[in-house]
Amino acid sequence: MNNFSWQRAVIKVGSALIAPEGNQCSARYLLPIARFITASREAGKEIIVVSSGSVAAGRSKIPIHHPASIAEKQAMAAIGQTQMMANWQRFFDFPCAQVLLTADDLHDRTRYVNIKNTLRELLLHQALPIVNENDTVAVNELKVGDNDNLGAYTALVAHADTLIICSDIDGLYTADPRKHSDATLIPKVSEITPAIYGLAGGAGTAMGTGGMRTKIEAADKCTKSGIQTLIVNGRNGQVFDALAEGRSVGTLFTATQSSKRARRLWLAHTLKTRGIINVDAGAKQAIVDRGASLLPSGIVTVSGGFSAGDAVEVRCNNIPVAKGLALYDEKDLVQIKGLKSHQIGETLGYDSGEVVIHRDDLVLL
Ligand SMILES: Nc1ncnc2c1ncn2[C@@H]1O[C@H](COP(=O)(O)OP(=O)(O)O)[C@@H](O)[C@H]1O
Ligand SMILES: N[C@@H](CCC(=O)OP(=O)(O)O)C(=O)O
Repeated sequence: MNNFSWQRAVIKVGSALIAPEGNQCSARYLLPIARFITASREAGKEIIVVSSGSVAAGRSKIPIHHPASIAEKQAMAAIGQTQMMANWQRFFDFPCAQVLLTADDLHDRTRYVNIKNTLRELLLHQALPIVNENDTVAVNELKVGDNDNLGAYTALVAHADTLIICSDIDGLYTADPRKHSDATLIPKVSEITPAIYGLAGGAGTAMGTGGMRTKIEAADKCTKSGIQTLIVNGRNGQVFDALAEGRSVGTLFTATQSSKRARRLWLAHTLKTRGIINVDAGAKQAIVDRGASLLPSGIVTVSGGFSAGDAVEVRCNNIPVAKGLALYDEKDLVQIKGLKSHQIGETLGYDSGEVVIHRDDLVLL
């Protein structure tokens, strides 16, 4: 059995676990998952849940005798979403926080930054973020479409090091075991090749979306960014005992590089620089020697016409020092440069946090 260690994980729970009868929420499979979440948090780890099940949970409240239309599914999701959240909350004495996203939110730079900041703040305050697609507003073109890929995007935006996909099957098999009785479990995948995609069949039940294919897509996105991905059977409580003991079960897709390194490379080399922030010697020293975030007090000038969420070069005496993601538009930085962090809100009438570039979003050049 492989070792399995992690610090910040996204755990994706499919509809078949939330609403196993396909028409309302059930606690049947959630108790071991909830115990694992609580124990992991007590051990100092951080968890974000991506939970499916709103449509399945709301299905019985919209009685129909034909395949559900989009609007009917959206109505089911609106009813089921609150039930799904309540179903989770009863396992915890810390707050569960509802985060509803669409593909559009993840692709828009400003909204992406807002999602990132909200998740960061929720974790900081020991809340449990529970993410789902905002099914009531999103039609197909605006949707991520399945929660496996939503889990991957969430892991990326939250800088998680691990994605755990809890399904109704033990992991990736050599073929869909529901159709091929001789299929065998693949415990570890080090490289996601077309042959791996070729193993994937569709959803196993009417409730599921995407089957194995979307799980492999999610693993592909994650492992390339340094996020290991595990597919496990969420119906088997012993799985979570094993994970708590640091043992890998199911199918582990190993990361091709560490998430920190992948992110540093992405920031330094992939993102286009949209502006320049010149800082004083004190700010430079804090960033370089102490790995600190950039505060408004150290900013001398800003230029380039950048917006919040853009990559900017941090310079001192015009010499490049670092590159990072700005949390404020250039026009707002003009107003708050040189000020103390607590003055941001009163000066701008809003605040996106006390720092201008968070240390997690800074890479030294
Ligand atoms: N190669 C494969 N290995 C394992 N399961 C597979 C494979 N191909 C297709 N499947 C199907 O994928 C299903 C899990 O996906 P899905 O039904 O979407 O559930 P979930 O709600 O967990 O996302 C399994 O029940 C299985 O029938
Ligand atoms: N957003 C949908 C779930 C979509 C989805 O991917 O479902 P699943 O394949 O069960 O993880 C819902 O809450 O019903």
